Amino acid sequence: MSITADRTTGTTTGTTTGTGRASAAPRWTTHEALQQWIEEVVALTTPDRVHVCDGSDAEWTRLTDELVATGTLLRLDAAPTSFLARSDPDDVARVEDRTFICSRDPRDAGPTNNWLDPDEMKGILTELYDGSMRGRTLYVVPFVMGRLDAEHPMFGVELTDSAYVAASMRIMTRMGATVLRELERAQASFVPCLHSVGMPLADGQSDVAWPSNETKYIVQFPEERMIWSYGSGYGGNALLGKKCYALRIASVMARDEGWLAEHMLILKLTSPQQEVHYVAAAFPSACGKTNLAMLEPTIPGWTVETLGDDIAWLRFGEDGRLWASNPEFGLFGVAPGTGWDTNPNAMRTIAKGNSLFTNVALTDDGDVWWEGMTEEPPAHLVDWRGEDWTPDADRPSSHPNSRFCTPISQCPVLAPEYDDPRGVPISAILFGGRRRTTIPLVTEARDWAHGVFMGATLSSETTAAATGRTGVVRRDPMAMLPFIGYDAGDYFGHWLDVGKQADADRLPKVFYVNWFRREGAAGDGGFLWPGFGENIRVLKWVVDRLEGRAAAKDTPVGRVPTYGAIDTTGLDVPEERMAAALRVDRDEWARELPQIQRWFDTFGDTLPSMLRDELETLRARLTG
Ligand SMILES: Nc1nc2c(ncn2[C@@H]2O[C@H](COP(=O)(O)OP(=O)(O)OP(=O)(O)O)[C@@H](O)[C@H]2O)c(=O)[nH]1
Ligand SMILES: O=C([O-])CC(=O)C(=O)O
Ligand SMILES: [Mn+2]
Repeated sequence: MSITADRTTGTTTGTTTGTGRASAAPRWTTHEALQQWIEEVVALTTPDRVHVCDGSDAEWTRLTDELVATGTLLRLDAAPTSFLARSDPDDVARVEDRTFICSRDPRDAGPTNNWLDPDEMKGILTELYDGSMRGRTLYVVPFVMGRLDAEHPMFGVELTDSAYVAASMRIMTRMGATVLRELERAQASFVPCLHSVGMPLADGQSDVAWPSNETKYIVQFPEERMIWSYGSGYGGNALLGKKCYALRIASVMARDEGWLAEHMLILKLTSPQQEVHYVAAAFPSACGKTNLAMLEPTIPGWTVETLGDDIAWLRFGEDGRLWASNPEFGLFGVAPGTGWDTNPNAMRTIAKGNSLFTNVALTDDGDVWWEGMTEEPPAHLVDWRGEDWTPDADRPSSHPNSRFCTPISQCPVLAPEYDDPRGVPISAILFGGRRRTTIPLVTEARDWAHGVFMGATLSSETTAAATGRTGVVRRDPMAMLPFIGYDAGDYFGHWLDVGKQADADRLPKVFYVNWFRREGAAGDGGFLWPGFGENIRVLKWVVDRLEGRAAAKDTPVGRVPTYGAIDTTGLDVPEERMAAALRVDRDEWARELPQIQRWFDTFGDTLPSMLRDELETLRARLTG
C-alpha cells in the first residue's frame, strides 16, 4: 500500500493504491475528505483501534480511567476530578530546534524559522509514521478554534495516538460530535493535524507511562494549512490546535486575509468611572500573560476580567476598530509561581477540578504542589520525576515548565464577552518582555509605526517553556519568534499594513512594559517592581493615557510616566526605586542599539524600510 502525501488546503487528495484500498474500512464519518484521510493515516500508522471522539462526559471518564490504568495519569485523592501526569524527563517543553515551517520556497519561512523542502520532510516523516501507532488507539479529534457559530468556523481535526492529548484537547478546544456534525453538514475544509508519539508497541509489549520518541518533529506546511507532529506528547508540541494551528498556520491565513493571529492575552478593564477598555498583551512564553489576564487589582474601584491568556485573533470590525477573540477553550498555564498571593484567580480556577497537571509535585495527602504555590513548602513531596523530595533538596520539586490544563469556563473572572463571537474592540496593545535592565516599567509608543518597532525589537530572557538555555536575552518579536508561520520581515510588513488600513484614532495605542527589571547596574538584584496584582497601577496609567488624563514625558524611546503619574498610593515602593523602574538610561540603550542593528541585519530586503527609519530615529534621539 502506498500513500501520496499530496494534500491541498484543508482537504486531502491522497489516494491509496495496491492491496485493497480500504474498501473494507469502517465508515468513520460522512465527511468525504476526512474519511479518506483517516483511511490513509490508518493504513500508514497501523493503529490497533480507531476512536472518533464525541467529547462527552462519558468519554472523558473512559479516557481518564484508561490513562490512570496505564499509569500516565494519577487521580488526585484530594481533588478526584483532577489528575497528575509525569512526562518523560526529556519531553517537558516546546522543541524550537525541531520545529519547521516547510513552505515551498525557503524564503517564505524567513531567517527565524527552520526550513526543509516539504516533499523531503514528508518523506522523512512518512517513514517515521510508518507503523508508528501499532498497538495503540488512533483518536480522531474533530475540533474548532473559536466558536462553532463564528461566521467562518475554523475547523481542525487532530489524529493522535495519545489519549493524554485527546483528553487535553477536550479541555483546550471545543471538540467532539457537535463539531463533527457541522463539519459533515457543510463538508467544510479543516486543518489536518497528524500527531504520533512515535512509540509503537509490539505484540504483548507493555506501555510506558509517557510514550514519546527521542526524535521529534513539529512541522507546519503553510501552503497546505497542514500540521504533522511526531515524537512528543508535551502541550505546545502535541496539542496541535494551540501553537501549531492557532498561531503558526493561522498567522499565514491572517497574512493572506488581512487579520492578525497573535500570542496575546485579552482582558477587560473597568475603571472606577465605569469606563470599559479591552487590552491585549503579547509577552513571550512564561513571561506573565496568564497572570496579567486574571489579575486581582490592588487598588479600589478597578475590575479586571479575563477573555484569554495565550492567543488572540484580531480582525477589523465594521467600525474600523480591531476586535479580538480567544480561539481557545482552556488554560494551559505555567504552574510554578502561581499561588494564592500572586494569581488567586488561577488557583480558584483549578480548585474547581477537571484539570490535568503535568510535571508538578504530589503531596502526601494526594494534592498537587509547586514552587510559589505557598510560601512554605510541605515537609515531604513526591517530585515531578516520582522521587521523594524534602525542602532541603537542592532541586525544585516541580519542573520549571510544569503546567496546569483547565477549562477557561471555571475562571471566576471570565468576562461574559468571552462568549461573544464578535470578540471585543481593543483599546491598547501591550508588548512586554523579561529584561533585567534597560527596558522601563512602561513606555507608550508615539504612533502605530513606533509601536510596531517596539514589537519587532521586543527582547526577553529565554524561559523553561522551550528546551535550551534559559536566561539568555534574545529578540522575540511580538512574542511570536517561535510562532510566526512565515518570513518575519513580511510579518512586520503585515503589521504596518494593518496600521495603514485603519484610521489612526481607531487603532489600539501601543505600550511596552517590563515587570522584570531588577536592582543593580547589572540587573542582578531583586525585582524593582512588585508585579502581579500591582500591575493594575500600570494598567491604570494606560487607561488614563487613553482617556487623556495622565501625564507622560517624551524620552528617546517613547513616552514614560512623569514622576507621580503612576498611582503608588498604599504601595511600599520608595521614590528612587520607582525612578529606577522607569529610568531611560542612555548607557544601557547605547548597548541595546547594536543588538537591534544586528537583529535587523539578519533580515534581507523583507525588513520594511519604515523599521530601519524607526531605528535611525531612535539612534538620533539617543545621541541628540
Ligand atoms: N516578577 C514577576 N513575575 C511574574 C509576573 N507575572 C508573572 N510572573 C511570573 O512569570 C511566570 C510565567 O507567567 P505566566 O503568566 O504563566 O506566563 P505566560 O505568558 O502566560 O506563559 P505561556 O503560557 O508560556 O505563554 C510565572 O512564574 C509567574 O510567577 C510579574 O508581574 N512579576
Ligand atoms: O505552547 C506551550 O506549550 C505553552 C505556551 O503557551 C508557550 O510555550 O507559549
Ligand atoms: Mn504561550
